[in-house]
Amino acid sequence: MLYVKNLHKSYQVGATSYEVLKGVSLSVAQGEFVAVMGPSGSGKSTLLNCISCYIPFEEGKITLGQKELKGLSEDALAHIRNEKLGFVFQDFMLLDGLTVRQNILLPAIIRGNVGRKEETMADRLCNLFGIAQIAGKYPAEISGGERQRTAVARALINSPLLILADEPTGNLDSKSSRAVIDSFLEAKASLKATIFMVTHDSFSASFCDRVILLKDGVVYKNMERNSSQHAFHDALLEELKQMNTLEEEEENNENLN
Ligand SMILES: Nc1ncnc2c1ncn2[C@@H]1O[C@H](COP(=O)(O)OP(=O)(O)OP(=O)(O)O)[C@@H](O)[C@H]1O
Repeated sequence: MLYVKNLHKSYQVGATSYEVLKGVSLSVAQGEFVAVMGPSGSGKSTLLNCISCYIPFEEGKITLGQKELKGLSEDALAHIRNEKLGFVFQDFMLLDGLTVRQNILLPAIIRGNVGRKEETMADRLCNLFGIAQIAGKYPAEISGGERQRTAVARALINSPLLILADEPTGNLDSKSSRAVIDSFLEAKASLKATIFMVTHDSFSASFCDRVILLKDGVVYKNMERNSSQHAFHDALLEELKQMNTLEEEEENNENLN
């Protein structure tokens, strides 16, 4: 469904070019719920932004539902963003002047396409995520968890190929975080949604089918969940600890040299 092959991305700062992604390769299958974790600065948001068609990359290949992104025009990329991708951001990005239901319908409104099908889908999503009773309320009148569930519903309104989530639980307490993860699990189970989530939160990641660990701009490890969520969480914590220790050792060695 999503293929990333040998992706390279550099940022130009003044006269210097910094390579952030140094040959990332990964794939995500239809219906999979995948998390990307890694130390700060390892390139997680950069990777997400490349897949989101927001920033160009120099080398490599990204294929989304058989369509290769490189070389597409701005219009074609905007079309993919609107029609093929659903976004969930850390700070919700709900519009204060619209109700929950109107916010959910927003991508369809932008697409100029709100008919019976979209209205029915909005109702289905409200029921699925337990927000039907607050559908007429405004974002300021609902809790953080409800706002985020609204954001997940909005990401699903156009039935996207892929949902991209950037730290969706970053601003939430553990109860609200769990509600968001449950929404993703519900979307996966009921709508066969495919979800690609960048997170620092190992607890949230432990509910995923797979966790990709990024380090220094490359995939360091792919961890498949083939045990209970609890056991997977323990395994993740252990792996992250080892990765951080390794990083500290590498930094110390660099300082010595
Ligand atoms: N627009 C930019 N111009 C220059 N450098 C950038 C730009 N965006 C990011 N960087 C640098 O690229 C590196 C990777 O950034 P990125 O945001 O992808 O990391 P991250 O893994 O998402 O980090 P975090 O976990 O802290 O959010 C960092 O060193 C960052 O300072």
